[in-house]
Amino acid sequence: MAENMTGSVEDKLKLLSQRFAERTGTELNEFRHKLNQLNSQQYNEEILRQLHQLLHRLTGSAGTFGLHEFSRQSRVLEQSVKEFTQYPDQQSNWAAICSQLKNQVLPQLERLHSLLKDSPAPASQSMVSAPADPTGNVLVLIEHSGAFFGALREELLHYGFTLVTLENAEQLDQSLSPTQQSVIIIAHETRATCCINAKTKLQQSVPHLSVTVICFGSHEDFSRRYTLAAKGVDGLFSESTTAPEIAEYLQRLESERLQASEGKVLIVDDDEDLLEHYRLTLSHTGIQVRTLSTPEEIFSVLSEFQPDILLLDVNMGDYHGPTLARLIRFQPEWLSLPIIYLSAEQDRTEQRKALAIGADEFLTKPISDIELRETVRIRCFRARQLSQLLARDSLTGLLKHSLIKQEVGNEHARCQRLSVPAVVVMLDLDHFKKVNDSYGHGTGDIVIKALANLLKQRLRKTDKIGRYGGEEFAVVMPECQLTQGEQILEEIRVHFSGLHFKAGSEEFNVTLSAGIALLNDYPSAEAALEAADQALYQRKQLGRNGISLAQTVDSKGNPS
Ligand SMILES: Nc1nc2c(ncn2[C@@H]2O[C@H](COP(=O)(O)OP(=O)(O)OP(=O)(O)O)[C@@H](O)[C@H]2O)c(=O)[nH]1
Repeated sequence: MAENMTGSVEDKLKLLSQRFAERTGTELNEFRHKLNQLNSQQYNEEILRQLHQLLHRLTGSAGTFGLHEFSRQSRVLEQSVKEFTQYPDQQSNWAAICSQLKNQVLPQLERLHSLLKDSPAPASQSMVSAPADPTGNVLVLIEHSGAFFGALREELLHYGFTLVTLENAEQLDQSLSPTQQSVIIIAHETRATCCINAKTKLQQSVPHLSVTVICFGSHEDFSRRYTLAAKGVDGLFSESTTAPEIAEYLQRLESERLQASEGKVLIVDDDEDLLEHYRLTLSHTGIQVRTLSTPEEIFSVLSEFQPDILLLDVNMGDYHGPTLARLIRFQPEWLSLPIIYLSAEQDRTEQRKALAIGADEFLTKPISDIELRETVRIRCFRARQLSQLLARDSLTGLLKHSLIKQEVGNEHARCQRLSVPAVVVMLDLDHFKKVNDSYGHGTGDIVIKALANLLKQRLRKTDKIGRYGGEEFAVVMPECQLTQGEQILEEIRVHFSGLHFKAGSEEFNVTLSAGIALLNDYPSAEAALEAADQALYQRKQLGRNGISLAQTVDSKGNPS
């Protein structure tokens, strides 16, 4: 459906809204016809259920397509129809129900229909323009006399930040390119108000821009710090904070900002137009979206897509969202997946009941585009933070053993499915026991962290790095041939051996050895890991400080 649409996202959303109005018009017409045909002698329980379902669905979806008054009126009518469905003895009261359906509900359905026709063409809600350069980040230093400012500027330049120095925050808007994604203003606390004013002005003119204000000052006074936080200052450093500490903080801010627009969401809803609307609205802001209009495929999509969160419609024809949530929780790997219900249900008791069955939040339809975007963005961000905390090794920040093994498995499956090359690497520090014995465990930890940082810095964002054991690391490099992998690892080996470590007055170097295997050459991820490990072992035997390629084996297990 979406593939046939051309033009901008706004045009596509408008087209979806028009399609929704047309489809709804037809559905309402059909129902008016059914009500007209009702026979007061012939009990028809099904029609009440269908009518309630239709109104419930329209209440939820109309607002998303910009038909707010229609959604409100539909909700009122839905409530009346719900009361009929709860009549104590429907069958014996059927003649009375029929008469009310014809005399009260039918005219209201007609009014609803005319509302549809009279509504102006719905516009999409405040579409944020797509980021031109999602990684762009600039630091703006507002000049201040004193040694701290000058030294900070020099140090930050070493780290490779894009730096602008201004005398005054008011000049900020003239110094930025229109595609700029993020600005971090660093100023003395005496300039806080003027920086916050500049931030407000900037965000009004460039809505997608992330602006952070960080101040430095010399005091520790609680109430003064509280005042700065109340003004909107995002961070405060004392003048004794070192440049590496500030650089680390800025890098963390940047990686959190990037993470905030990197979510993955799976949406399950039986309304295909609504799904397409959600997909367009979210993917436009950088969130990866998968949609399913029926849940039968949900487990394979969950495994393959690995979403951060799941948005689940509550009423989907034959399927019930809370039952699906319970089913998903049958599998331990999805126990902590955040599930958010999407429903027009406003009854708090019903919402609580649904939440009790394995979900985390309830979003009440109609959901505005802004609410959808913000909820999904925040939820994905929190889910990622939490899973990082669980998945990452605390010393190095790399993936833990079980997680990197899982990544090797995922990549192996992808290689087999798409016939793309990928390599797996086992990497180990040489004579590391000697480092610990000679310089102490603390210094050993610094060496392990240095290698982890070097790997993070030099490998691609798409490569997965894990701490496999104490001083052993595993890396998966997708879309990579064996020779390419060997070349990259060789550069890493050379750079690592060039690092100078200090322990008291002593300086020393450490080397590493690695074994590499092409995932495609092995029937399973385990076999490829084993082959890379064997190659590493061989390298150690041959004299360390080098890279060895794994031998490939034929179907009988013989070297080929
Ligand atoms: N500092 C520190 N040492 C660790 C950590 N985990 C494991 N180690 C040490 O790593 C060393 C590994 O020693 P071995 O397995 O003998 O290997 P090696 O000395 O590197 O020798 P080769 O691998 O053969 O070159 C042991 O001394 C472990 O105590 C850690 O988290 N921090």
